[in-house]
Amino acid sequence: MSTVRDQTGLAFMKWHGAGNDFVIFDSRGRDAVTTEALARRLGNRHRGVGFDQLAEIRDSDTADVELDFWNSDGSRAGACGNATRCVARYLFDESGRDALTIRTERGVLEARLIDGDVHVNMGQPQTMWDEVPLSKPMDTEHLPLDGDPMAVGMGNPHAVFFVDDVSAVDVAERGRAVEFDPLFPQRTNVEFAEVRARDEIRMRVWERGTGITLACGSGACATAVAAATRGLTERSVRMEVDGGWLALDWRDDGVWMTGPTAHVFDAVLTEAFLESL
Ligand SMILES: N[C@@H](CCC[C@H](N)C(=O)O)C(=O)O
Repeated sequence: MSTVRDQTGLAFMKWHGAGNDFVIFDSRGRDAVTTEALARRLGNRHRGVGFDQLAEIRDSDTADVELDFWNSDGSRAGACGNATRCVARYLFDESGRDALTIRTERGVLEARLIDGDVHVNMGQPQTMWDEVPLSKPMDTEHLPLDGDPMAVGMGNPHAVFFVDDVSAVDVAERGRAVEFDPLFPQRTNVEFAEVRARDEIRMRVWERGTGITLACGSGACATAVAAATRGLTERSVRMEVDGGWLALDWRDDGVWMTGPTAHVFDAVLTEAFLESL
């Protein structure tokens, strides 16, 4: 019997940020529990719990905590902005602190609690073709695809399309096609953005490894960066996503994001479920 799979099963939390929903394991002080098989089964909304991403909190020597992310198809994600905000909220509530650091695959991110809102610095965008990554050298500001998207890395790949009417886009059909386009050796997240004003964007998203979601934090950051780079907006914008609103501010030290977080419930995976994997 492992230290985490005891007779009471495996505890987890369910959170969401603007409708982007997460299963979160707090694995501080114990071995990590997530495997690809666990993520894939748990991510199934009929045979598991259902989530857009699974996040596992771990001890860190170089930050307050470390965070690992999985998509619902069992693949790993290098970044997840909304889960990072939810975990920061959980840790702020637990500790009473108002600043902390979180190590993710792309480095140490800073989170701050300001007037009750959680702000996370998602770092500087990656704009070189091999950072995104793309399959060969090219201009990341204008990819050779219908719709003239821009590629932006936020620790994970994004392709941002600007459209006149986002409600008219078939996000599932176009998103799936772009996710698997050979331009993206690690597949990609896909955002469709309608610029409403110099400080406001409406965005819908197709997430790599998950599909349509109600929000995507790193996708919101990538969209804000693409819009500002193309001169369509200022560097500080409000963004309406299907699940609510996010605020993005691309500063000299990185892209800061804030938005809502909600702790939905706590529960325990049964031994029978864990044994069936
Ligand atoms: N929902 C996330 C992004 C999730 C990761 C993505 N599907 C990937 O594979 O890169 C967010 O809030 O950033």
